[in-house]
Amino acid sequence: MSNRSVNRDGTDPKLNIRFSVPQRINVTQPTTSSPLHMPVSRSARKPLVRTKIKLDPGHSALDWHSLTSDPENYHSKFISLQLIQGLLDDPIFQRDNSKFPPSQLRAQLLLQKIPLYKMMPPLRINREIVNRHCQGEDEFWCVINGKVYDISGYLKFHPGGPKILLRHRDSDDLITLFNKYHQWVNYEKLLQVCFIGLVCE
Ligand code: HEM
Repeated sequence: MSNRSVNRDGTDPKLNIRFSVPQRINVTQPTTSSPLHMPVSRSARKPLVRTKIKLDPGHSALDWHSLTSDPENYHSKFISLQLIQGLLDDPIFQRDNSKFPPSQLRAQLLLQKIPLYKMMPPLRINREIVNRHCQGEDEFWCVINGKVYDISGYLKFHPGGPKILLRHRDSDDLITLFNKYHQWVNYEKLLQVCFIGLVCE
């Protein structure tokens, strides 16, 4: 019996047979411009995180719609006569709205009770007045696309929750944030009863 040593695979070491070591193959991903590139399907992208906010009972979109559709609710739930009285007495407001004769304005707003969103041209609201009325949940005036709204009544109906709005209450104009989350929402229609006037400096 021969003592000849053999390689593990049974070959003769003296034959000096070399086996090539398999090389690691670098597979490069096809670039997006390559015809081999597989388009990423929509569902494979990082999903948008949508946090569902639980609104209090009676604060659905439908509830908001029925509340705002009833003209009887305008002064009791959205723009109080007290708020209008405060505006009419404000010297800054008077200066900015000097085009309207003050007595006519009083008659229209306090006696005929014309809603602010029906005023033509709209009232001019100084940013200083907006800031004064932007203290928190109970009084939340804001500017969206140059329009001043008192959204205190809407806060609890906001499907994204009141907190996110309150957190950004110091924004000069909420339009950028608004568009970031839901450009498709028709805020002019939704907030019609909250409209006060056009912002001015
Ligand atoms: C004041 C005017 C605003 C109105 C009328 C309004 C209205 C709405 C409506 C109708 C929705 C539901 C949208 C949907 O499900 O398709 C919504 C959701 C939401 N809103 Fe607003 N919004 C306003 C302002 C804002 C602002 C300024 C922010 C951010 C600072 C914001 C953040 C959100 C968020 C995070 C959601 C939840 C989105 C989701 O479900 O993924 N909203 N809002």
